Amino acid sequence: MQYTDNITSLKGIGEKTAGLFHKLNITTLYDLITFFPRDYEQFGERIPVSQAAGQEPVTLKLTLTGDYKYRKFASLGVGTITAADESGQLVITYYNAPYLKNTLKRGMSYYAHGKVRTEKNRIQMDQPKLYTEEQYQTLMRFMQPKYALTKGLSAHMVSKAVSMALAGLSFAEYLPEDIRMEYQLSDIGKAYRQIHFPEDYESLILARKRLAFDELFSFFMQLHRQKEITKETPSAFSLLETADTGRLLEALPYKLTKAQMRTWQEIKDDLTGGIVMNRLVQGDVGSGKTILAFLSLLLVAANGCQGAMMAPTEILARQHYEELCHMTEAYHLPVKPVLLTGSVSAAEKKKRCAGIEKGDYNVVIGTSALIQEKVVYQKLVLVITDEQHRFGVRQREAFLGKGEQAHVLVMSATPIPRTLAIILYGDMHLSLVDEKPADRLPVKNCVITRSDHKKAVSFLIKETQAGHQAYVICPMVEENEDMEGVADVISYTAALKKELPEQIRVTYLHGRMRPSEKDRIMEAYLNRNIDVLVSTTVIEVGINVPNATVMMIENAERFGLAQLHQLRGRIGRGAAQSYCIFVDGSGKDSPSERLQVLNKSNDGFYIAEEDLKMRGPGDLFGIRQSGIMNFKVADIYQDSSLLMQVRKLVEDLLMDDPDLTAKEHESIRGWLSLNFGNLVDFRSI
Ligand SMILES: Nc1ncnc2c1ncn2[C@@H]1O[C@H](COP(=O)(O)OP(=O)(O)OP(=O)(O)O)[C@@H](O)[C@H]1O
Repeated sequence: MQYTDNITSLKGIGEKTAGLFHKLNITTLYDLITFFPRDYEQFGERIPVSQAAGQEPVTLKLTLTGDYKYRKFASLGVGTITAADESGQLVITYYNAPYLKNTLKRGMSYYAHGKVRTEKNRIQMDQPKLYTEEQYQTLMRFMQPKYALTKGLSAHMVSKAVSMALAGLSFAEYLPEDIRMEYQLSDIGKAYRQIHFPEDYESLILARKRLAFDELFSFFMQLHRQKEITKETPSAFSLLETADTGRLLEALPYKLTKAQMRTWQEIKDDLTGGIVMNRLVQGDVGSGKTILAFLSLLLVAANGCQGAMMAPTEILARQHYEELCHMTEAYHLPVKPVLLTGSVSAAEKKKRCAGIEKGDYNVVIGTSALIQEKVVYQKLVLVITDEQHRFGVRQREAFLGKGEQAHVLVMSATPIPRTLAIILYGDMHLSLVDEKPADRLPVKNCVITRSDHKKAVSFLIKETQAGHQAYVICPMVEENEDMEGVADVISYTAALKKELPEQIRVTYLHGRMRPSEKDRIMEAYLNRNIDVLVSTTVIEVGINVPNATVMMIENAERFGLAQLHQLRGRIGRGAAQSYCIFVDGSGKDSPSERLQVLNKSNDGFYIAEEDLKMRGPGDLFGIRQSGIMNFKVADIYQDSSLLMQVRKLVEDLLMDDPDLTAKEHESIRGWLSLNFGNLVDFRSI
């Protein structure tokens, strides 16, 4: 039997059953044995009926004391039979199972497994599974796997198929003995057997560790190979540094921070170095990444080529576009920018696309409209994605495909914990903008409960009357009966208007508004025609209004810490002191511990680490939805130290033997070729 054999080679799996397995993406025996259980069931010792009622499933040893009675109520058939042990009796119920009349007979004994409840003083057991003594003894010896099934495919069918595959395959160990010893890894065949049918908890842990190791090992091997490829790809465009970028830097009303200067130098070296750039610029909120993107676009434009920048929201794209237009005009830059977003009319879009194709524009800024098939670039040399992880995998691939080996610059304001950064951006060079402009004062924070609402509003009035602006964030757009106690933008605005003096101008903003309406409001806020903006998290990413100095976040307990930090990043962007008020709306007397993390720190990296610890990686930054965490067993939080160890091991191995040609590494090479197809394609992350 081979890993690559079709599952139909197993006895009892015909075309029809194979079709059901296909629904779970299982075609080969390898797919089958890597279809890991989602949980396990431990069958324990049996207990007496008198102690059985409760939430957990239990096992009872019962003798049937009556006959099976079957009655129909409309379309529901209900079958009951009485049973007892030495401590008491109960009634067993099955639904729509008339045929059990022939099997369940008075006097028979079974081990019954299921949940027991008490109803009107009667003890009831619904649809228990029945086993003979011998069957139950076998079950008790192993933890039983639970699989994520599909209709028509039972747990028993999957377990049986897995057992057959495990028995038929010969698992050749590919890891050299010294590595297995060093990392205390069990044998590969044993690991597969024990992950499906563990003898006990310890064996399961060991199996899991071995399989997580294998997954991470393949991942880093592939990552390393990709890094090598990226490192060596020569760029088809030779760009030269022109005087324009220096001129812009001279003309700006501020001097770049040291971190900005260092990053700009790194980008410049990449762009003019003859090799395709693949760089991630990571900087905390408000650290000044946009100007670095503009300098890069300017360099490309000054070389007669095109650059494009994709932002995750319409508002943000427009903001970047307007800022670039402003700079182009003010400093006479050789830039011809164009905006391409979903809300541009079809006729106008056609016109702009024609201009892009002809080369009338050399900088294109937009949302995902930039990568629609119709857009053809004349000479796209640089692609910049802002807040990359918000884009879907396919979108990013399409964007890259628009240019021929274009330089890639990714800007991220999300401070990503180290382990996660390695997974997400392991193949990229990293620039850290780890310094904020010198004129910034750290945001002052406080966490309050709703009982302090009046005080918070007085503060809002004081700040707005001093000429500053404020944001109030609510989790919901409009009132919802099912979400009592959760603030919504629409009712909150109405209530706030009543609380504030008339001259303070309050407006709301949310994601369900028309794009043109959202733009109009943002524009008005930017131009100081609105004092308080009540909004959902649509303003979370990138919006830059330096005059806004207060943010009040209602129901802060409902947001993740990293997201709250992003929201708070909308203030503290100018020279004035800013304040963030987190309102814990959970109704508890004192605010939650979790929010104190934000109270204590303004450091995005620290907050992201804390968030990761509290929530696990899958919930962070919507990564689960975007399909980035494709590991089946490994968990980058739980296995973070293993992850670091494996990364080091792979680096050392490849340093000594880059092509894995040494005799002792032959088996690793063979195994990797089997696995690469199943791994995360990190180029597309
Ligand atoms: N070196 C600097 N000195 C002073 N102000 C600066 C400096 N660099 C950028 N700025 C200004 O700081 C503000 C924030 O910059 P920018 O919008 O680029 O932040 P960002 O890093 O993109 O943050 P976010 O990810 O939160 O959007 C802008 O108004 C920008 O003009």
